[in-house]
Amino acid sequence: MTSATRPVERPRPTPAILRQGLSVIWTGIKQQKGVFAIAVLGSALWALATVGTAWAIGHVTATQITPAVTSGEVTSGALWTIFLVLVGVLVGNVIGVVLRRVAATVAGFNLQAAYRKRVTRQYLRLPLSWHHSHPSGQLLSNAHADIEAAWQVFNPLPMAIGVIVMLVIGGAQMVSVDPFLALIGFLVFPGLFAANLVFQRFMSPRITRAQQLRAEVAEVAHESFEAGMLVKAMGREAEETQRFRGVTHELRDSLIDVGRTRGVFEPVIEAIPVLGTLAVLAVGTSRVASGDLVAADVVEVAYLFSILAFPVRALGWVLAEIPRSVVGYRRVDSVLQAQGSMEYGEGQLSREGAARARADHVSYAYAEPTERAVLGADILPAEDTGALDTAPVGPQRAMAIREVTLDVPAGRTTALVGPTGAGKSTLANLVLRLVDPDTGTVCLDDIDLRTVRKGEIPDVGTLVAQQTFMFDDPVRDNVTLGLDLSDEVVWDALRTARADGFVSGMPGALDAVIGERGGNLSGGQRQRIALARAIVRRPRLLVLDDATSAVDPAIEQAILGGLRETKDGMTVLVIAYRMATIQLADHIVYLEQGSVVDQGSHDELLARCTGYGDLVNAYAREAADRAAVAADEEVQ
Ligand SMILES: Nc1ncnc2c1ncn2[C@@H]1O[C@H](COP(=O)(O)OP(=O)(O)OP(=O)(O)O)[C@@H](O)[C@H]1O
Repeated sequence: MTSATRPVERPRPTPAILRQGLSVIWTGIKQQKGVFAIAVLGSALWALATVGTAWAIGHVTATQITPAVTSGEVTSGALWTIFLVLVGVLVGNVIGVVLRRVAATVAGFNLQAAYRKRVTRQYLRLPLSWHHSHPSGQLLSNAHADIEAAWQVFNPLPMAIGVIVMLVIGGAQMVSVDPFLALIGFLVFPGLFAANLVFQRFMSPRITRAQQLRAEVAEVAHESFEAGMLVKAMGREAEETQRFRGVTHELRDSLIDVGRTRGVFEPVIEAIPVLGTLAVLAVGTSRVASGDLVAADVVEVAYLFSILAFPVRALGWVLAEIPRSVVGYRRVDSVLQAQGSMEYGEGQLSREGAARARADHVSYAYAEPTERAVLGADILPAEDTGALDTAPVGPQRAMAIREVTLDVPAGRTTALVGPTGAGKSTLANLVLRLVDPDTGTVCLDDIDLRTVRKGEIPDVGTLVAQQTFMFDDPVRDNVTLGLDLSDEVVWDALRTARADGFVSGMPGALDAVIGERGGNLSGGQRQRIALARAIVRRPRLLVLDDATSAVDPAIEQAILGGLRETKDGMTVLVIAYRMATIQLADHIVYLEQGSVVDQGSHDELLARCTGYGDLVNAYAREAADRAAVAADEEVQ
């Protein structure tokens, strides 16, 4: 059971991380200048309106309310003044909040979308060899959680900037009202900020843990659904339920821990400004009594305390987000900076007739999964890195193909035969330039594949693998994959793949939706649709990597026979595991441990190659056993 979704780690804030975090933020700001400027403008307006509210309350208290209380009369003019002043600051506040929130959200999501596009484009650009060393769970995490983590900081950022404006103006306002009351503010607000930092320090690992467990619950659930058949067939329901229960309970405990920590800290944090307000009232009352201040001054400062208390926490949110943002950004950036794109030339391949493929002294080794070493681990405290995936980085590379020289003649069927792990699939990938050889050359029509233009090879050669992907779309779309082809052409391909019979029997025929991953079809039917998908492109070279394993042998024979007769001519390179398939081939290449041991016709190899003889005899015995079992079942 894998750990596909790795959560984003959250190291502790240090000056170095803070510096890197500010650099990430600056990178984001540069890319969203306009929107971010609107967010900051909105935030500044909100800040001004918020501290303006305190001023307005102080002002109307001094000029309208106190005289009204003293005289015992309220004029309509006074009421209108109070109303207009308060509505004025309120409208400013609302406009500021709307601008700040909307623009901050737009900037954050714009960045996420832009980076998702860049990462996805990069995934498509990077060669298969890069993908071999990067597990799909990591790619998913890069494209989703890491990008989200990198730019989440843009949510509280504009507010935090507004808070700075607010604190400066609020501080000046307090000093102008009364330095003694201001002194209380200068003690309370840094205290509030520090308490918030401590709170974030306690909360961060707990929230990270909860995030991680959420991902694990989702992953276990996903695996259980995916492996539903296996779980039932193996009678593992109880163990699977237990596994799910275990991780669910862990998540529950972790969330309770988050709630408990929040429950302890929040009342304390909320009490700090209340205590500050009490201190303001206590000091203020004595100063009003001594005649140094009027009541309106005390009301103004007390109100300032109440309105500044909550926004000050935004600074803490930004600081708390920064480490996560740094780690997320580094991981995303490592994908964007990844080297290893394929070089292309200007060469063109003919679109006519069957293609000839050649490999000349080709060797290929798979890269070790080096990239699994944690990206961003260098910025994590030593004790935090233990929990992360730190697969060793090894210089050894597993040789899959060694010095292979091979000729796949045009218009013929060539079979690649060999025991498991002999390198057949790797060789097939090399022939279609899904990977580049480390040494040697691979040619189509005597043109080195490295020198041809991008997009040429898929137009000429097509691979059909054993595991095929089907979209939850109609048959037609699964065959054309977006090409503008007539139904007649689609039916032709289905006929060659011997899929026309069952497709015409489906409700809607070409319009029949085949379900998620082709769930409405049998394995053999899925393989035949995949074959039709390849055939409809009229490839000059068709590579079948165990592509008919789930197809009945008689139908397989008919398909391969049909392919030989295609009118435009087609070269077929087939990785064969069945005696019948092997016998259909004009030429057979026998591989062992990445090397070509022998090649020739079936009879020639049978006569002189012991390994080949043993293998095909084993295939023949297996076929005979299967036929005997089938015959038995028929008799019963
Ligand atoms: N993505 C990969 N990363 C690392 N090593 C790999 C990878 N794919 C294949 N290999 C290794 O390369 C060697 C050749 O594998 P390949 O899949 O080409 O063999 P094969 O002959 O097609 O095997 P099979 O008949 O079982 O499909 C094997 O030793 C295999 O373990």
